[in-house]
Amino acid sequence: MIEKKDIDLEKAVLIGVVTQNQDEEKSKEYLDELEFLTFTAGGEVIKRFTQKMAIPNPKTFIGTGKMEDVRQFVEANNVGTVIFDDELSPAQERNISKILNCKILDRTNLILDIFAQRAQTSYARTQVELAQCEYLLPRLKGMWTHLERQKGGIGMRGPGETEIETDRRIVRDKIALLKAKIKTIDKQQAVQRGNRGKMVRVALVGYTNVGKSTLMNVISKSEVFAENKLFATLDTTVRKVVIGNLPFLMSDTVGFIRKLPTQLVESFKSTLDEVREADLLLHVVDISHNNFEEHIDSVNQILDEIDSKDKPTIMVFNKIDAYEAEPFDDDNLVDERTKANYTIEEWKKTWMSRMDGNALFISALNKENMDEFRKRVYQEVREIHITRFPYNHFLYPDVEDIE
Ligand SMILES: Nc1nc2c(ncn2[C@@H]2O[C@H](COP(=O)(O)OP(=O)(O)OP(=O)(O)O)[C@@H](O)[C@H]2O)c(=O)[nH]1
Ligand SMILES: [Mg+2]
Repeated sequence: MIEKKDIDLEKAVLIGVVTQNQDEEKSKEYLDELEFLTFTAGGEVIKRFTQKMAIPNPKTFIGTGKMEDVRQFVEANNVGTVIFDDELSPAQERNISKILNCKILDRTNLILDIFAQRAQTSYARTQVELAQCEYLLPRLKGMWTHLERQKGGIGMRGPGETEIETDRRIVRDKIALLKAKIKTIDKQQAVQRGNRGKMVRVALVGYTNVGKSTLMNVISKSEVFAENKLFATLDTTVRKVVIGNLPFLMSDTVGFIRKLPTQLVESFKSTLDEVREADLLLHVVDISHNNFEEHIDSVNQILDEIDSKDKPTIMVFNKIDAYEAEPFDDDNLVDERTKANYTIEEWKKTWMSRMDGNALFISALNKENMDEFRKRVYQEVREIHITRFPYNHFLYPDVEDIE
């Protein structure tokens, strides 16, 4: 069974660059993530190519010599796909496909593809399709610019011209259709949200694969799909949760990622309404990941894009069971201790002071510190609840008295 699976995986090669603002280590980390994305999409990375350069080559992303190495490798090893760790311009894509005889993908493409594969509901599928069309439209234009320049003049309207117009019209019509479809579903969902009354709403947000769905399952005893791949969740799930008699709504939603394609943020705007309309955000972080602080920045950036940066937020550092500090030798008088050497306690101190106490450290998998989690969330939700319904705050005791 496993063997068969291995054969099915498509052979892929990754290409990244080392630049002034992206040193070797960063480049490696980004390629690690790209490899995980590739694996999620159903591919197997058999080689990585990186090149040091001031800026990526505007024509072919990497230099001509390096590209020749890639071409030879692709040919000799029967590689199906070459994946670039950035968004390629339409011109770059065109030039590269003239050189390499295989599928060319960029980061955006790959993420869109994963979303397309994983979209379960018609709502998610419609949103992904919209993002794909939005991605395609300017590229369609790019593909034909050489013809556009010949515009005007009697007899210059060749078949190419008509073709672009037809292609563009088809894609534009499709976009209009998809938008209309999303609007209809949005209306239904707005009604549903209205029916939920004024219950306090808490949203789980965070980088992809940090454990949002796992935490949702623990806290609401529900069965949301969780797995060790990227973008396991695309649709928002909302559950009623009760802590110490106090009912509130908790939503689990799509995870974020560095350089999440803008088309996706755009078309998933309605899915993200749940976040935008939340009273409280639980920003879940995978503290066992080397890059977790950068992940936090990426998430904050996207929260900013959807106008949700200034909401009350509790940072939830998950996977403390898997956290490993790099060992530091106390007798070492040469090197400074760095963040990589921090113990969980040190991280706690750092973030507690940075978040003014709004930080929790848990393991959703092992259910560690879940009592503290429940109490802290209860406290916060109660606060919001009694501001909203001042007359019935006596129903909900102080956190010390809850079970
Ligand atoms: N070691 C450890 N693993 C965890 C913990 N919580 C979740 N995981 C694992 O992390 C992986 C991702 O979990 P999910 O709950 O699917 O993560 P998510 O944030 O919902 O991911 P997306 O929906 O893809 O954005 C799964 O393999 C979980 O079993 C934890 O506390 N410790
Ligand atoms: Mg999930």
